[in-house]
Amino acid sequence: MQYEGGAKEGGKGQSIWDTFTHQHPEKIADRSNGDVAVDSYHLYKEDVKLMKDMGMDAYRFSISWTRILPNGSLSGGVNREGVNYYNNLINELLSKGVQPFVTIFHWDSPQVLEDKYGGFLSHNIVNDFKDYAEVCFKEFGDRVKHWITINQPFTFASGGYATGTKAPGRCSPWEQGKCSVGDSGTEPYLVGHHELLAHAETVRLYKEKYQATQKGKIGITLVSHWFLPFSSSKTSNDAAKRAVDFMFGWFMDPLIRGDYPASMKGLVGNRLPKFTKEQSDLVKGSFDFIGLNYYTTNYADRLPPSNGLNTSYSTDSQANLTGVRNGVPIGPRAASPWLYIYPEGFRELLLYIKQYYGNPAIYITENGVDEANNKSVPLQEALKDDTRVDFYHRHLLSMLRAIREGANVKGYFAWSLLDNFEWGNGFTVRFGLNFVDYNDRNKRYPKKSAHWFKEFLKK
Ligand SMILES: OC[C@@H]1[C@@H](O)[C@H](O)[C@@H](O)c2nnnn21
Repeated sequence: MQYEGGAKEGGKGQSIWDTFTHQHPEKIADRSNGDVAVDSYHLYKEDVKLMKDMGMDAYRFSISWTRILPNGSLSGGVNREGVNYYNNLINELLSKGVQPFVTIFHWDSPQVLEDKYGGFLSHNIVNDFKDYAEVCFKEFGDRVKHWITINQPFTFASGGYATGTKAPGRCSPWEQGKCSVGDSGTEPYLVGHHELLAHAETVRLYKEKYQATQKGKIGITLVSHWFLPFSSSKTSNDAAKRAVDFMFGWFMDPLIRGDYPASMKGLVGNRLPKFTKEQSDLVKGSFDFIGLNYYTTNYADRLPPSNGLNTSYSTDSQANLTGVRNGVPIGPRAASPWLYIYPEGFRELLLYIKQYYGNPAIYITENGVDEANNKSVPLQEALKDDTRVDFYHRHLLSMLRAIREGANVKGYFAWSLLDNFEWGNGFTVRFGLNFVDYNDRNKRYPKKSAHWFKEFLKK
């Protein structure tokens, strides 16, 4: 969705992000969409050359569900043109010595299934997701040895169903997304539960039917901010713990312990789905590795309970999150308003995972920073991304410290190779190590950070 484009080419079916961007252009900062994105559908060979030139040995990308199954379900037929596109991309990567790390689902679910049964709001999604994943294992599993089932189930559930700022744009009317349908107090938890079940059934399938012969590894990518108490008070410290439970523990606790965090069960009550014994056993331990995305750290302070008024995932944690304390930001703010640069939080999050979740194998699947897409800045100036060079230098050092303290980190992916379609921010922000000229056929230009990484990777 963010790179590929070709939204109506090669037999691809409509995804909920195609629908969301075309039906609600007002929800995208520049009213843009992913129809072309940065045209990796046609320019992927150039992208692979850029990675190779930087000395990178792995590339994480996602497969578009509706490019493989345009009608969502297996019964709707497999789109051979879609299979061919990903075969070409995978073969190009391998021919250049770059390992493919494939994300099966990065939020662009089929519109047909949304219409048919409400997508991830329905348990029906579990079987359709598993069937889609099995097509991927069959077609690509001989060459793809690292699978990520779902990218950030947190963001899909909270953005799509609590705030309504991401597809399918459902939420309660008082939420940021001002949605016409949805319930921010119940739907995020139902969707999160179905994401976990779809993930776990897919892992079971892979392990029972494919792993012995294909010898790949399978996991899931979770995102978390780190959280510091706003003050040294117990209430602030407790709020920081609730914040990490509601963002990270929501999915990590079921994966490690087979149930939701106690703080969520206590505060959300019967709005939080319950795992049957069978579901709990299925989800617990359903991974060979955890993908972790880290970008920023917030202060957390106590938020008074909403007392049944405007019940929402957004306030259930009773934690008020901010990047600024008494007018002082926790670190320099990037272009995205939620992104404050705080490298130490990366180390603290990694050590927290080591301490509380049994030090699982972790791949850092995203870490990065953005600058504004400022059209008045000349190209040569725009390529001097010193902030990004400093960001990566400091975050890699922070990660190295955590590794030396025992964190089980196996690999690292920068977000992102290219400037791309940044969801609700459209093309107004740039996350790429390589600049994309949207006014000249999406031409790619290495930024200073790409040259920095090339030197860094030589060491
Ligand atoms: O916002 C920058 C990036 C998005 O572009 C990715 O799609 C998403 O996985 C993510 N999660 N946190 N930050 N990010």
